[in-house]
This record gives sequence, structure tokens and C-alpha cells, in this order.
Amino acid sequence: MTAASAGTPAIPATGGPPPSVDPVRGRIEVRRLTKRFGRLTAVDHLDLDVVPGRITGFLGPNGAGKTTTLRMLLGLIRPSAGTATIEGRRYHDIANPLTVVGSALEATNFHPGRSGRNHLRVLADAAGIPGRRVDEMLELVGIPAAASKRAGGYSMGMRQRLGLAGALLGDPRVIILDEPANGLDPDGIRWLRGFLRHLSSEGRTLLISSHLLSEVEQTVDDVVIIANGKRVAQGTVDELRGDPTAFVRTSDPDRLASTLAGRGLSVARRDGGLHVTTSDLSMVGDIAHAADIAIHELRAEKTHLEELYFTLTDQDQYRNRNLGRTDERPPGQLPPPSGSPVEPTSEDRP
Ligand SMILES: Nc1ncnc2c1ncn2[C@@H]1O[C@H](COP(=O)(O)OP(=O)(O)OP(=O)(O)O)[C@@H](O)[C@H]1O
Repeated sequence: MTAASAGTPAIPATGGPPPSVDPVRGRIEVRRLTKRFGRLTAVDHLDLDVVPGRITGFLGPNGAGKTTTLRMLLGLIRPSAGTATIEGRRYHDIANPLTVVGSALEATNFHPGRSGRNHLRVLADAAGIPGRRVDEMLELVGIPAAASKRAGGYSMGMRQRLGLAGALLGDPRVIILDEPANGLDPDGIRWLRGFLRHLSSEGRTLLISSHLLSEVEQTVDDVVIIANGKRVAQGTVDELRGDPTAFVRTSDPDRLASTLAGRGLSVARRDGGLHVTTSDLSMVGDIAHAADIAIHELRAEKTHLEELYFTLTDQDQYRNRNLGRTDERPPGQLPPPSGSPVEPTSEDRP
């Protein structure tokens, strides 16, 4: 069994980055970063700080501006304004960048006729990375058997793993992954979680984007949420979750409220029931039962983070500003010029 498939990844590397007193080492810093595509402002004065030894989730609904931000960080497109730096430097100013920052932006970006091993060899050769790293990385991400098969025949999950292997080739201190859980089955997502956790425990900096809170909530330490290119929330997952609450409906809310309060629980009455500050549903049920009070409904409520994210993904004004449907524009948003995309990517490269 490989280390990767056992769920306890071990990086055959230089042992991970040593502890450092360098204040910019492993840090990502984004300041007032802005990207306009024609009349659309895809990223709008965004500030972002990502620090070593933590996993930062970069979240937002489809079209929020996540990939555009990551592409600017990685020097693939030029900002309209503001800065995006890794260890205090723009990507293009980093000497031998693969040893500083590893990234996987799109799982489909492989030469379909090339084997997974050859794909990695090309990357390794270009960066002066020893060839033995290629097989080590394929083993590490759990696809050694697929190494000699054409990448064009890989499943989405295998492509994600190949992308991850490419990101890790240079043993980088900073790892940037765009929607890394896309296409992974539940086992794959569990594996990825352990894998990312291990990388961060080595002191590496991880920035991972997702449009699904549920996919990354268990994985990340810090969260930055953007919508319409702007930051709408940031903090640790615990801060943004807030206190867990249970919702309970009963035939006798007055008596249950005072019974629960008598047990030291904080209780608020609204929405036809009681909101109790606890994650322990059994305890609420047991207290009601002991007091002979009938319960009609008892459930865990969404956390503040879930509510916030739900609001962003559920409301039209936060969604898909430029996915070709002008009727989905937020109020006040100028229509994109006819035709899409507004500005061809190829013309946008620095
Ligand atoms: N080259 C481009 N030309 C024109 N518009 C673009 C271009 N690239 C991105 N956009 C637009 O910028 C906005 C942000 O897109 P981006 O891909 O960054 O969002 P995202 O948050 O990564 O979304 P998803 O979760 O769907 O990947 C969208 O409205 C998108 O249509």
C-alpha cells in the first residue's frame, strides 16, 4: 500500500521548509488587487493575506473572481491595478519559481497524448528538478499505476492528482490549488483532506479555492469569501462559524425555555421555536424528556458561516455576473459588451 492510499502521506522531499524568521517567507499578500475585463470588474480592490502553516480556503460562488485572482498571483494575467505577491515578490520576479510556489489551476490542462509521467518529466526538466521526483510524486498522489498511460484518458480525479503531483515537484513552500476537490469521489476528498493537512503541518502555505463551502469547510483553517470580486468575509473557520445552535419546537415553549435556561443554556425564542446555544441535540432532548415536555422538532441550525455562504450563493446579485446572461446582472451592473468573453485571455498575458 502506498503512503498516499493509506491516508498518511509522507513527502519524500527535503523535509519541508525549515522554521524561519523571515517575515515574508511563505506569505501571500494581495493588496487592492483589481482586474477588469472590458466593463466587467472581475476582481475589485481585493486584499488577501495567506500565512504559512495554515490552509486558507478561498471561497465564493461561481464567477466570484477566484480563478482570476489566482491567475494574477501566478503571473498568468496582469492586474489592472493593485499587487499580488508571494514572499514579497511578483511571480515573474521569483527566481526558480517552482521551488517557491507550486500550483494547479485547471485539471484539464495536460497534453492529452502525453503520459502522466512524461507530463511531469517535461515540467521537472524545465525547472532543473531531478527526474526521480517524478515517480516519487506519482506515488505520493496515489497514481503510480497510471504513470505510463495517456493523460487524455485520465478521469477527472486522476487529473486532479496529476495536477497536484506537478504542483509538488519543486518541493515548494507555497501551494495554490484551484478547486482541487472537483471530480474527486468521497474517498478522494477524504484523501485530499489528509494530504493537504500534512502539507500544512510541514509549515507550507496552502491557498485552495472552492465554490462549495461543504467541500472545504472540514479542511481549511482560515476562510476568505469573495463575491462579485470583493471580499465579503474573512477569519478563522471557528470565528466565522460562531456558536453552534439547536432549534427546537415544542408544545410548551415557555416551560422548556425556562428548564433549559435553568440548566445554564442560552435560549432565544423566535420563528415559532427555541434557539438554544449548543451542539448537543441529545442533551436538549434528554432535558425535555426528563421534564415531560413533548418535542415536535429538534435539529442543528446552520452555522453563521453556512448562513453567510448560503446567502451569497442563493441570491442572484451575488452570482455569475458574466456567464452570458444579462438578466443575471446585479442592479447597477453595466451589461458586458456583445459577445463573450469580454476580453480574450490570450491578449491579456503579460
Ligand atoms: N478572459 C476573460 N474575459 C472576460 N471575462 C472573464 C475572463 N476571465 C474571467 N472572466 C469573468 O470574470 C468573472 C470572474 O471569473 P472567475 O473565473 O475568476 O470566477 P471564479 O470565482 O473562479 O468562478 P468559478 O467558481 O465558476 O470557477 C466571471 O464573470 C467571468 O466570466
